[in-house]
Amino acid sequence: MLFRRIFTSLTHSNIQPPFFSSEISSRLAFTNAGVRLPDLNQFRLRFQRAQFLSSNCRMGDARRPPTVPIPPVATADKAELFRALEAALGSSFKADPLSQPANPLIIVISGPSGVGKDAVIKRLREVREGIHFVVTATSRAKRPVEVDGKDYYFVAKEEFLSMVERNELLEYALVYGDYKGIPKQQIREFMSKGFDIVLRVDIQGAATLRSILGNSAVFIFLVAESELALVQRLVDRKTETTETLLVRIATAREEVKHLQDFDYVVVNAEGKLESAVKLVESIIDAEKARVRQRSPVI
Ligand SMILES: Nc1ncnc2c1ncn2[C@@H]1O[C@H](COP(=O)(O)OP(=O)(O)OP(=O)(O)O)[C@@H](O)[C@H]1O
Repeated sequence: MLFRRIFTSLTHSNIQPPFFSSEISSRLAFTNAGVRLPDLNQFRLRFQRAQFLSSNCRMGDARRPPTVPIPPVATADKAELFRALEAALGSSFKADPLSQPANPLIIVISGPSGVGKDAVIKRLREVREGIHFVVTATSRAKRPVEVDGKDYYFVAKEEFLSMVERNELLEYALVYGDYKGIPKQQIREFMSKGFDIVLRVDIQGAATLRSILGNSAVFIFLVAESELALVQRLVDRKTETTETLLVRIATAREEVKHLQDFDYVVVNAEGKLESAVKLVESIIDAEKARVRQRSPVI
């Protein structure tokens, strides 16, 4: 196996050790099916006697290079074996990572009202490090369970419109009579620290973000397992009046039609929050392993 490797390496490299004669080279002809190996037995003895050039010397150099015989793999001292292999290959083995660190991601999580966006993101933050959830600014009144600066930045309508004027928001929209917008500064700050960014937006916001960020961000659409399950969840949440309930359900019916504009769909089924969060994590992991990384610029 070692011989096979070395022969293959040598035929790919510029190294021409003395024993590596035209006789051998001609036997190492390449075919479409791959490398055709020479009769190794025939050359084994010559190979074992062969002396390789060290990395900083070339054939024809007046100063003869130090020679390093390759010890048998089964019994060799590892350091000695590595030195010999490096000398044979003409350069030392590098410990540098073979892939670049992944870029920070912008992950846009969207879906109909009541599908569980907040619940999924809350759990994701508990189980995964290195994620910054961007706190959205809103002119909506705070619900009793919500915390200012954690769930949203609750601001007066006038203040929100001033932020728009100062171009401080990546996107904003009027949702059910209230403004919601994403502060740019938070994204810049945390991306520069290497954090992945999670944005929670409604479908309308996701469409706007897609037009701004294109494919530089990852778009995830969260759905319930059925419309019935979604209605059940909204009713159980006890935050809706009859009117807002009707609007949210009618809107949800329209929103599902926008599924095609997203990169991934995640089902957040009743009692299966953990599975939904795991799938979101898997998507993030897969995105981190992409050869062509997304490169968002805000
Ligand atoms: N997998 C699940 N199983 C059961 N209940 C869930 C699940 N996911 C979320 N819920 C519950 O459903 C309700 C709605 O969830 P949540 O508030 O997270 O939805 P949302 O998409 O953020 O809604 P909105 O857009 O209106 O703010 C909450 O009471 C939440 O605890």
